[in-house]
Amino acid sequence: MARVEVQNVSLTFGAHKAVDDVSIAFEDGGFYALLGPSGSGKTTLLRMIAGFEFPDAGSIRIDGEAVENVPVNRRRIGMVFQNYALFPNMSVEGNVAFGLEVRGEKGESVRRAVAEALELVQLGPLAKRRPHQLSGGQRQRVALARAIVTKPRVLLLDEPLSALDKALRTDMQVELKRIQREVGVTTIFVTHDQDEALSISDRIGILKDGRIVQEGAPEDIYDRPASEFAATFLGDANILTGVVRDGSLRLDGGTAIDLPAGSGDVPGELRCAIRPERVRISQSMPVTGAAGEPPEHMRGVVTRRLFSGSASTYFIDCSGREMKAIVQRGGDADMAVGSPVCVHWNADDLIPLSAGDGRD
Ligand SMILES: Nc1ncnc2c1ncn2[C@@H]1O[C@H](COP(=O)(O)OP(=O)(O)OP(=O)(O)O)[C@@H](O)[C@H]1O
Repeated sequence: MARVEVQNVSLTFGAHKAVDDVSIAFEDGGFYALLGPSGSGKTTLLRMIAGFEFPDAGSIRIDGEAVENVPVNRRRIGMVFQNYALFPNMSVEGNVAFGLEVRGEKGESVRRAVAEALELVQLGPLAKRRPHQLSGGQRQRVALARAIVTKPRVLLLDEPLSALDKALRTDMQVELKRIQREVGVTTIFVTHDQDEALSISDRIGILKDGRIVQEGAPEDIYDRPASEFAATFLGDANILTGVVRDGSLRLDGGTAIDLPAGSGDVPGELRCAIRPERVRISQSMPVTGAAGEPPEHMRGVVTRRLFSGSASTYFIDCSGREMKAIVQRGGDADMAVGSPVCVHWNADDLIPLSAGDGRD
């Protein structure tokens, strides 16, 4: 187990800055997700921590030791790749033993370590099989066992679940978390799947264009995204842009909406996010803001409804502005497409965003 500290790290390929002045600390024993769209630099950052790439600038420290010029095999890191990279002609136990054998270990200690690792990933009975005789989920477990058998200080996972179908992927997320807890190894997990990042990690670093734009606990980033990018990349969001005047937000078209306490103090342009599950809809009410009713903010017409089992997402056209509302099943009466509706929310659920990408 170890603390990994990345400080002002950059790497340029040709004219393209793949990783741009990234600083982030991965605490001992934590489970971190690096989340970002394709090409945002996640894999490059992971490969620099592993030692497959070397930064142009900045430092990488593992437990205080500067490793940016230390080769892969001396960093004591375990890595699982997207395609698992198993040796097809070796058995499951042969694959898992490989990392120990290249270090010169042999005999009983290797057999014991391999058996323990296979037990941890629940593959003991399949030890003699070859990779082609395994399912995708089982191959993924072999790759994991192979990475942890060497007792690495840090475990690096590059989209390890992306080849699995949805049901298996969800099972493996739970498994991966269990195994990481049991081993207690500092883990850095690359994904572009926001649900995976939210469900699996203790902390998330969001990357965009080679830069970390926000880092924090999943709940904190979800509840308080700093930028429109973070708000829409991690979860879904309605974005409202307007001008702050007299303590409220004036949207284009003149609608004035209340702001959370403290955020209407500075006049000027402001962008806010509101999560669709915080937006409520109801049949048109003749009286706006009548006693006992939640404050009405907009009126609109339902244009689409997406049913997803436990909830429905409504798309509402509010005078040219599209608002999304997620309504749990069994709650209010269904609204048909074409229905006029009132759209409302609590002012405290509006999230003011920073003007830039949230990095500053
Ligand atoms: N060896 C390389 N040579 C040149 N350009 C590279 C190299 N490796 C990565 N890049 C470029 O650097 C940028 C970041 O790539 P990287 O693979 O780190 O992104 P990513 O966020 O992991 O994307 P994905 O989710 O698609 O794997 C991309 O624009 C990519 O084309």
